[in-house]
Amino acid sequence: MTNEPSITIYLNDVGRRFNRDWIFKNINYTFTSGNSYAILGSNGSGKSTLLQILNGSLGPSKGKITYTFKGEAIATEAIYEHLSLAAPYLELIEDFTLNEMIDFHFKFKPLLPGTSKADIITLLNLNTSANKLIKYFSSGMKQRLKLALAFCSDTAILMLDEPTSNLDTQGIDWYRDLVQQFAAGRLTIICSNQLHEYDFCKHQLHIADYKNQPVTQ
Ligand SMILES: Nc1ncnc2c1ncn2[C@@H]1O[C@H](COP(=O)(O)OP(=O)(O)OP(=O)(O)O)[C@@H](O)[C@H]1O
Repeated sequence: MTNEPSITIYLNDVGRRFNRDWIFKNINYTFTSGNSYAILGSNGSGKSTLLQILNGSLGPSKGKITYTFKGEAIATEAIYEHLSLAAPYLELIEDFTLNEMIDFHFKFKPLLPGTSKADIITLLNLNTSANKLIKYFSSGMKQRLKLALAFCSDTAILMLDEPTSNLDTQGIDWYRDLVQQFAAGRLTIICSNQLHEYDFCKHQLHIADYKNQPVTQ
């Protein structure tokens, strides 16, 4: 459990379109620390698009997103420092070894207090592969690594897009243990359409509820 101070994300009338197609509209929603949220919807419904808006890498076409950290407003450009993200479209550096990848990641994000690089390798059960190149990892090993890097970064926000893609049933149990161990107290946001990835999330946001809405001026 981290001692991260409180962080809040406010969506005010947020909508996003690509060309002439509105993906979602009129989202008014508040995300706060100590809670977990599932963003739900079918393939192509707009879950990743909303996550990208929430993490500041994509702007809304309409409406406003604001953040507060310890009660102070923070700029969208600064939100990245406060979040960890594991997603299929975020690539690992294939020419690094596991050791190098972990060192590289933690140049940019602080490690959870009381956690070491060795702990992460043990958590991954990859002690014999510390010097193996990432490009030789299986897709499941790569996914575990992405998750471990995100969960073990000391950030107030944890964002996971399709967290169990490429994981077998053992990997799914391992992911659920990570949630138990490392998500408490943080603001966790999970994009998913698989129940085992998000059934513990108290709050659920259905993208379908924000489609076919009139665009307010
Ligand atoms: N840069 C872009 N330009 C044009 N259309 C885009 C762009 N990014 C996403 N889209 C479209 O927006 C819609 C939502 O895509 P998004 O990836 O957010 O869905 P998703 O719910 O995360 O899907 P999945 O479950 O398959 O990952 C899709 O129709 C997609 O084609």
